[in-house]
Amino acid sequence: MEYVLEVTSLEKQYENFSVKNISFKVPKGYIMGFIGPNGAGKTTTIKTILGMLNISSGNIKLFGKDSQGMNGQFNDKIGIVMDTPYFAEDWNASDIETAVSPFYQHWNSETYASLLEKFSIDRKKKLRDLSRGMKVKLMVSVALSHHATFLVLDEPTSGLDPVAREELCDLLSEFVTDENNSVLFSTHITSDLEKIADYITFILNGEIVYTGLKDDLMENYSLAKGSLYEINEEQRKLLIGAREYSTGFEAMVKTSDIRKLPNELLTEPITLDEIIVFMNKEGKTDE
Ligand SMILES: Nc1ncnc2c1ncn2[C@@H]1O[C@H](COP(=O)(O)OP(=O)(O)OP(=O)(O)O)[C@@H](O)[C@H]1O
Repeated sequence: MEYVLEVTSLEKQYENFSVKNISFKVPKGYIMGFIGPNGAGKTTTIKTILGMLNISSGNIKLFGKDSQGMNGQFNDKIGIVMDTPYFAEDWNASDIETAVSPFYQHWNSETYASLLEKFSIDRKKKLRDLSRGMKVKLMVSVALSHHATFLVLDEPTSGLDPVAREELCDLLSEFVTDENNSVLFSTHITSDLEKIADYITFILNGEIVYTGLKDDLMENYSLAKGSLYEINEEQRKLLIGAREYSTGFEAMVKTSDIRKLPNELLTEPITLDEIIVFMNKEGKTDE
């Protein structure tokens, strides 16, 4: 398998926080969802990958090559969409094209024009007068107009309405129908990832707790509900991040542990959101 991004033992230390021993790979041709609660280290990791932050130690390979010290080499190949626009607020879509196109060897004005049309973005409207959804679509248009083969999106969907999110998800799915294209997509809206991601990397307190196929993650864990009276001390240890109520409990369990629990307990498939919540509550995985 070919990888568009390989992160190995990455560390970035701030005074009061660090990402530690971060290792994961984005396979070429697929969408990798990057998830974790607020402050887990997603943006820090993404910024180090993009060379916006220096790393303390570790190694980052982009397109099979060490990326440190190669500033600008991957500009054309990587399309970046961050949660806040990085363009001046009084620029319009045409100003943005004039400003950024010289930096890209393969800028395509026709592609840009057709994306603006597809997204109904008025070229003359200043950024400050565009809605949040329109701003995201504008950044996506820029990212897709210089023949990028790797899109990196950091929480682009927060604040977007369901229609705009659906459009963005469709666009990303369409993007990876070309097997040369890949996506790293950080978002808190995990239902979007349930629909379109092939792989998931999950970061918690600056450390990776899962990286692999989305389906494996979602099949490896289940939701269990019932009364605490129904389970013994040994079985309680199988509960991950249990929430207790006066009437019973709700917890995540390993799907392979279900057979060790009483039949009376209700077990059902789990969502990515629930996996984040229960793992965060537990503060660790038990892998
Ligand atoms: N420049 C900085 N200097 C010091 N600490 C920082 C800096 N930038 C981020 N941090 C800290 O690093 C931690 C991780 O932040 P980061 O933005 O990477 O998390 P995140 O997972 O992207 O969170 P969110 O989902 O809320 O965007 C936070 O505690 C944050 O306060």
